[in-house]
Amino acid sequence: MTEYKIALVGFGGVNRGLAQLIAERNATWQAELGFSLSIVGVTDLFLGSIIDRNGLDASTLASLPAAKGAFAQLPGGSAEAFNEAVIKQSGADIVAEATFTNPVDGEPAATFCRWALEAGKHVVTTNKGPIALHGAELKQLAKANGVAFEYEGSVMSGTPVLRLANKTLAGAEVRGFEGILNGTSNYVLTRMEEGLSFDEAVAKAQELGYAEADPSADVDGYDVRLKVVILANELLDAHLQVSDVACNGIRGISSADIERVRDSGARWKLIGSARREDDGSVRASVEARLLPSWHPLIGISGATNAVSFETALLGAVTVSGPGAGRIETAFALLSDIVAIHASRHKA
Ligand SMILES: NC(=O)c1ccc[n+]([C@@H]2O[C@H](COP(=O)([O-])OP(=O)(O)OC[C@H]3O[C@@H](n4cnc5c(N)ncnc54)[C@H](O)[C@@H]3O)[C@@H](O)[C@H]2O)c1
Ligand SMILES: N[C@@H](CCO)C(=O)O
Repeated sequence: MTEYKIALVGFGGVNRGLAQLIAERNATWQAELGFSLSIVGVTDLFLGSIIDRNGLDASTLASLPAAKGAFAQLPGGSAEAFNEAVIKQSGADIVAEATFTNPVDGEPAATFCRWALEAGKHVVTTNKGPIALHGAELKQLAKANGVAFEYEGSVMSGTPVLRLANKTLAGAEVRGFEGILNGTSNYVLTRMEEGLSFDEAVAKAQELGYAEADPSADVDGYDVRLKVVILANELLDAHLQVSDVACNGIRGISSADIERVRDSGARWKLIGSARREDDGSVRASVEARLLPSWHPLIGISGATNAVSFETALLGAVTVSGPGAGRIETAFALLSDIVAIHASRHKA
C-alpha cells in the first residue's frame, strides 16, 4: 500500500479542505484509490508552520482555529511561516501549493513551486498565478527533475476540464472555447438578479469562500483572464501572455441594467473566450456579455461554471460544474494526486 507524504503550503480554505478530506476519507482512499496521504508539514503566512515527518493528525489540523500564529498552539509548531523548511525539509513527496493567487507576477507561489520541483517533489496547485505566468518554465523544471506538476483546480475548481479536454478530446481538434469561468462574479450576477446589491453579493461570495483574497480579481475579470491564458495555452498551444487578453469585468453592470433585460430572458454573464483564427493566431478576451435566452450558457447560475469547447469533430462540447468552493477545490488537488499515482503505477 502506498502512502504519500504531503506538505501543505497556504492553509486557507482549499488546503484546510484537503486536510478535512484526509481526516474523513484516508481509509476509503486506501481501499479505492490504492494510496493514503500523510501530512508531514503545513505552513501559512498568517497561522505559522509545523513539521512532523511521522505525520500530523489531519483532523486536529482541519479544526485549528483561524487565529494568527495558531500553529504555535500545537506541539512542535511555530507562529512563524517557515515555508522553505516545510517545502524542502519535511520529507514530503508531494507539495500542495494553495497560497494567494498573485495575478501580476505569480509570486511567491511560483518560487514555492520551483523550490519543491528542484527538490524532486511533485507539485499540485490550485493557484492560477504560477501557471498563467510561469507555466512553461515550471513544466520544464518538473520534467527535468522527473516529477509531476499538476494544476487541475486552477480552472473550474474540482470540475474536470484541463485533464478531460487534454486527454479525452485529443484528436477532436479543439478550435476555441467560451466559458463562465469565475464562480464569484457569476454568483454576484445571480444574486443581483434576485435583488441583492453588488456589495452585498460580493460579501456573500467572500463568506462562502468563493472570492479571491482581493475580490476585485473576480469582479474585474483578472481571475478569468488567468484562466483563459491557462486554457488557451494548454488546449490551443497559444503561447499567450496575460497582457495579450483584453479584460473587462462586471463592475459596470448595475441592478438597473439587470432589471432592464429581465423580461426578455437575456442575462448578463462574464465570459472568457479564446479562438484560433484562420491565420493561426489565437484571439482571447474577457468581457461581460448580454447572452440571449437561447444561449447554451444562459442557465449557468450561482458559483457554477461552464465551458463550451468548439471542436472540429464533435461540434460544441460543454462541461459544467462547481467553479469554486473549499471542498470542491480540495477535490481538484486529490484528482491531481490520483493522476500522479496512476502515472507512477503504469503497467
Ligand atoms: N477557494 C476557491 O474556490 C478556489 C478555487 C480555485 C482556485 N483557488 C485558488 O487556490 C488558492 C487558495 O485558495 P483559498 O480559497 O484557500 O485561499 P485563502 O485566501 O483562503 O487561503 C490562502 C492562504 O494562503 C496563505 N498565504 C498567503 N501568502 C502566503 C505566503 N507567502 N506564504 C505562506 N502562506 C501564504 C494565507 O495566509 C491564506 O491562509 C488561491 O490561489 C486561489 O486562487 C481557490
Ligand atoms: N475566486 C475564484 C476561485 C476559483 O478560481 C472564483 O470565484 O471562481
